[in-house]
Order: sequence, then C-alpha cells, then structure tokens
Amino acid sequence: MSDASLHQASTAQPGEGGFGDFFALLKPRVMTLVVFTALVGLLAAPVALHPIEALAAILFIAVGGGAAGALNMWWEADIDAMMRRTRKRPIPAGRVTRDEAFAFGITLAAMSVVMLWLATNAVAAVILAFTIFFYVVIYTIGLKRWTPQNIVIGGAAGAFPPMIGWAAATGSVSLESVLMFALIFMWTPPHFWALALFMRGDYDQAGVPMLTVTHGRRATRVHILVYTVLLAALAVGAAFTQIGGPVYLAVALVFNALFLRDAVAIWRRDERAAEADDYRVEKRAFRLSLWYLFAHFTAILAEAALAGLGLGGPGPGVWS
Ligand code: HEM
Ligand SMILES: CC(C)=CCC/C(C)=C/CC/C(C)=C/COP(=O)(O)OP(=O)(O)O
Repeated sequence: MSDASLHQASTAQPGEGGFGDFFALLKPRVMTLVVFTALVGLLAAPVALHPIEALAAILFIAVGGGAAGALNMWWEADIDAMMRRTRKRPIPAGRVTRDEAFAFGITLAAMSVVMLWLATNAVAAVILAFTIFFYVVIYTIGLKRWTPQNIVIGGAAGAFPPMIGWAAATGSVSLESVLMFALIFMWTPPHFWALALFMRGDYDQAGVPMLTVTHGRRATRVHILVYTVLLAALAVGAAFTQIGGPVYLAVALVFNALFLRDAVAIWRRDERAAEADDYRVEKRAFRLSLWYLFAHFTAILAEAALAGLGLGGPGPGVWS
C-alpha cells in the first residue's frame, strides 16, 4: 500500500471493522507470553484456586492485557501509520476508527478489572488496574515519545502479570512474585533492543526516541550486553531462592549461556557486518528471548509442581 493510499484509508468509517480487526487490537501474539507468565504465577502459588476460578482469573487477565493493547493502539495510531511493521494494524489501515478502539479498550479494561475482583480478590484486581494504567498512561502516553529510557521503565508493565496471577491465588504480594517480576523486568530491554536493531529505520521515521535513534546503534549493542549480563546474574541467582531449584538451575544455565553468547555476538558486530547478513544474529537473539522467558517460567512451574509433590523445588528448606 502506498503512503498516499494508506493516509486515505486511515479515515475509517465506524462499523467497518470485523471480528478479526478487533481481535488484532488485543495484540494477541504478544499477549500469549503475558498470559503464560500470569498462569505460572497463579499455578506456582501455594494456594490452589478452584479450576473454574483459575480459568476465570486467566481469562480476565488476558482481557485486561488485550484492552491495554487496544488503548496503546488508540494512542499510537499516528506512529503506527509511519512504521512498516505496524502500518497494517486496524486503525492505520483504516478498518477501525480511533474512537471505536478507545471505546473497545476502555470497556474491556473496566470489565476485566471488575470481573477479576469478583472472581478472585481486590489485590489482584488492583494490580491489574495498575498494570493497564502503567502500560497505557505511563509507558505509551508518558514515556515512549519522550525518553530513550521508555523501555527500561515501561518494561515494568509487562512484568506485572505473574504478580497478578500469584495475587489471584493468594490475595497477596510475596517475595516469589517479586522475583518473577524482576526476571521479566530485566529481560525486557534486551528483548526489545534486539528487535529495534533489525527494525532499522522504523523508529527513526516515526520520531520515537528509542535508544537506537538517540544514542546510536553501537550504544544499543553495548546496552544489550550490559543488561544481558545483569539478567543472567539475576536469573541464575534466582535458582537459589524460593522460585528456584535444580530443574530451574539447569534451565537457567543453558538459556543464559545461549542468551549471553548472542549478546556478545551482537556487541562484537559492526553495522556493515550485520547488514550484510540481514541481521541474522539480532533476529536470532530476539527469537531466543521469547524461548528464554518461556523456558524460565516453565521451570518455575516445574519447581512448584515438584515441591507440591514433596520432591524438592522451591523453599530454602529443601534446596539449600
Ligand atoms: C516495554 C516492554 C516491551 C516492548 C517495548 C516490547 C516490544 C515488542 C515488539 C515491538 C514486538 C514485535 C511485535 C509485533 O510486531 O507485533 C514484540 C514481540 C513480542 N513480545 Fe515484546 N515487548 C515488551 C515486553 C514484552 C513482554 C513483557 C512480553 C511477555 C511477557 C513480550 C512478549 C512478546 C512476544 C511473545 C512477542 C512476539 C510476538 C510475535 O510472535 O510476533 N514482550 N515485543
Ligand atoms: C495484564 C496487562 C495489562 C498486561 C500488559 C502487558 C504488557 C504491557 C506488555 C507489553 C508488551 C508490549 C505489547 C510491548 C509493545 O510495546 P509497544 O506498545 O511500544 O510496541 P508497538 O510498537 O508494537 O506498539
């Protein structure tokens, strides 16, 4: 689609969008990992919810996350229209109006919080509400267009879901859920900056002050390495806490070694070499980041299951 036709198409008429367009507003692919980490938080908690309650909790967390995605797209329609990766989204493509996206997002957001409260408890609902607020108001509206620290601070939004899951089961916040939060918080910058490197001019064109734009691509490569080292220390160190154990340790050692290998490779490359092989290493690191988080949270779940069976796992009493 040419820029001219895209601009023309962006004047959508209300009621044009179909089910698929509204579903796309929920950012379903990104939300899979959000929902998975919330599920692990919920299942790893020492209090078992009734399966129907657990299902409801996960559904409402997913709806809340999706609502936040829709509100993000409502606010960012102008940026999305300028970037190759995002210009086919429902609003810039002219299939959903901004007003529709706002109404859809705000309704789902309110509904998800109220329903999570009714299905579980106030603590979980308040953290969900805060997470939506953080992603939409603090990150999307407040930080993203103004500071290259947007990802580092804004990443906190994506780190809350396991805490919501844990709170849904226990009604409280605990060291375990804070550790899960910390893991995602430290993981987000390398996850995103790897992508920013191979998206090349996208953020430049849209005027978004990502690190690649404000401090350059070499600085971004250094930042990826520094954050990956910090992440590895945290992730491996967590093996010796309540969420860890031997299974988790094995997974953490393997995935952190792989992620560090990629971070070092990214750091060593100059732009010409990266461009020559179409950012193969950066793309590999981004894909690995998704498996990395999935593997760590699967291991946390495995440790909780083993502890439940009395076979080891979390808790200094068993593991140390
Ligand atoms: C501020 C924090 C974050 C930023 C800026 C960010 C950015 C991005 C971007 C731009 C993409 C490409 C998505 C697309 O084009 O649709 C992506 C992909 C993805 N992100 Fe993140 N991300 C963040 C945090 C997270 C978190 C916390 C999770 C999950 C726990 C996550 C999970 C994913 C997944 C699963 C994909 C792959 C989606 C696909 O298959 O295309 N991200 N991320
Ligand atoms: C439960 C709940 C409310 C969860 C929210 C989870 C959350 C904040 C995930 C963040 C992941 C995400 C879509 C980042 C995209 O950044 P971006 O919006 O800058 O990316 P874009 O350029 O693709 O729009």
